[in-house]
Amino acid sequence: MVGLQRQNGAAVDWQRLGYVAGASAVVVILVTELIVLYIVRGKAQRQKDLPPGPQPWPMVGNLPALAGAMLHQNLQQLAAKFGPVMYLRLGSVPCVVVSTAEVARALVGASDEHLSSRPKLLSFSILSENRTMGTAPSPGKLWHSLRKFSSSELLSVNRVASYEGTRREELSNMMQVLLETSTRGEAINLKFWLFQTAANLTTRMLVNKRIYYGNKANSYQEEVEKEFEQVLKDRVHYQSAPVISDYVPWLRFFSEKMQGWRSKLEAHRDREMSLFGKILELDKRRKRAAKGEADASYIPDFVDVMMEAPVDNGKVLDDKFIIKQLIEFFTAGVETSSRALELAMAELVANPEIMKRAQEEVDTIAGKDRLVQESDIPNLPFLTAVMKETFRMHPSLPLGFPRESTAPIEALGYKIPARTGIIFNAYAIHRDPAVYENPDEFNPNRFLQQHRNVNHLAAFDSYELIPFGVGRRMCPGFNLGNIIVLLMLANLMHSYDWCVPDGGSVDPIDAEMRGLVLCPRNPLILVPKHREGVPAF
Ligand code: HEM
Repeated sequence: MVGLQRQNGAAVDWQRLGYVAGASAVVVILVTELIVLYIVRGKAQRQKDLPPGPQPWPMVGNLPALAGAMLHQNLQQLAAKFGPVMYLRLGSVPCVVVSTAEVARALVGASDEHLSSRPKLLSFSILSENRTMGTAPSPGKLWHSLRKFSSSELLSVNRVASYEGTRREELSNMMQVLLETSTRGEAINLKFWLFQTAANLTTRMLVNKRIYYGNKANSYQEEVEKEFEQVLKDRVHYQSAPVISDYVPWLRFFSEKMQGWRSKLEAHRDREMSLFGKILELDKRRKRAAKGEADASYIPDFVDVMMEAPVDNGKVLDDKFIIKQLIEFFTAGVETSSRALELAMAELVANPEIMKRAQEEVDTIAGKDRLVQESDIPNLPFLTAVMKETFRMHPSLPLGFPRESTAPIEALGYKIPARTGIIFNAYAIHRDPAVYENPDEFNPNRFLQQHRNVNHLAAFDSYELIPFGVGRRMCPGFNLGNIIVLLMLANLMHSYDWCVPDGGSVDPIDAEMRGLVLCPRNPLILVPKHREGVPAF
């Protein structure tokens, strides 16, 4: 064997050692050269009409400043130094970070159509073909028709209202599961119950199926339950995978092959396609539709309608794409709403006087002999303010969903080039001291007084509260998401008192980004105590 000798009984691979020494020398020379470049040429390279920002390092740009789970806070701190419109370089990709409502309003007002594209990330192309509603680069024909179709068939105010009975049934079902825990006097990891309930509310609407059956699940259902949870958790991770070649394209071979991102993403795609293939049962639906009148008792659901809709340039969508679009809806709806609820509950437990006031309001409106219904929500201004305050302090997607400009934009005295990443830092926007007094304090009252007109459901209006994003790419599921969180929160308040086991306390401020989603760092473990006289389901 070439270059292999024995020394004191140990094998020495001289050829390998030679490679290592050579590679180390190259790295040292490269790093030295880069530091020199950084010092000598750094500021000189900067275009004058770009927004201000920290000096980028060669090759990696400002990526090192953004590493870690507190990315939203790192960007907020950088913005405090460089201003509300800040220019960064992520590898070789230029990026503008927006950190105040005023700047967001000016940019969207000046150029919404040029800010409404998504970048072509490796994860988007493998998991979603860069074609689903959330990942389509520019709002083209398919995007428009998918958005129109899902709004009219699923997400419009009227459609969402038409599923009220389904949500009531599903919520009551999951409240029974909660009662079993509370009767045993046990503490509960609230995250799981919230995730499972949000999942059932969503899947019942989309595919007329529940995923979680509590103690009644058979072994097949248990398997689906576990897989559903894991697949959605992994989807959040993989969708925002830190693939270095998305930012430094010439490192494609290294990140896709050597780090294995391509094969990891493909493996995840195959896993989620297999699970959702089983859940959606498109072939079975097709056979049922072919039988026509014979199965008159069957009521078509959203997926049946989607399979027949000519949304792809006059043609129906292919099966694989339908599954991918549905996976996007499930992830977008379930992860965001359950995490927002977890943080709302954490804030309420940490602020017992606010919890008490919310309970009093709910008692006054719903009485003590029925569950809270959706028709009660307009009469629950304090609870609505609690939810707005949670969205303000803990937006589920603190940095929104990736955006990219499609044309040069001139605004606020700067020139932002085409193909620049745009980050709306909702976390920083929501904690701007120039807008919100004591922004780090949980104070729902602000949305009943000074900020009572702020409407977080408006795409082109209330930029000071943007949990659902802004402009034409704003979340299309905002009605549904808003109803789900308010309905669940109202009933959790109404039917239970909540406390931390063993007299402990909750620190809701302790939240970090996992993928793009904001999550409490520690699981929220609470003891539910059923409130006397109030129905539990
Ligand atoms: C509390 C619940 C929810 C929150 C906080 C939330 C938040 C968001 C945010 C911040 C965006 C990015 C918008 C932008 O780029 O400006 C988004 C996009 C999206 N959301 Fe939601 N969402 C929620 C519920 C839902 C639901 C229930 C669905 C559907 C079932 C949904 C489907 C989508 C889709 C498809 C997109 C991509 C839209 C596009 O690119 O055109 N979301 N959501």
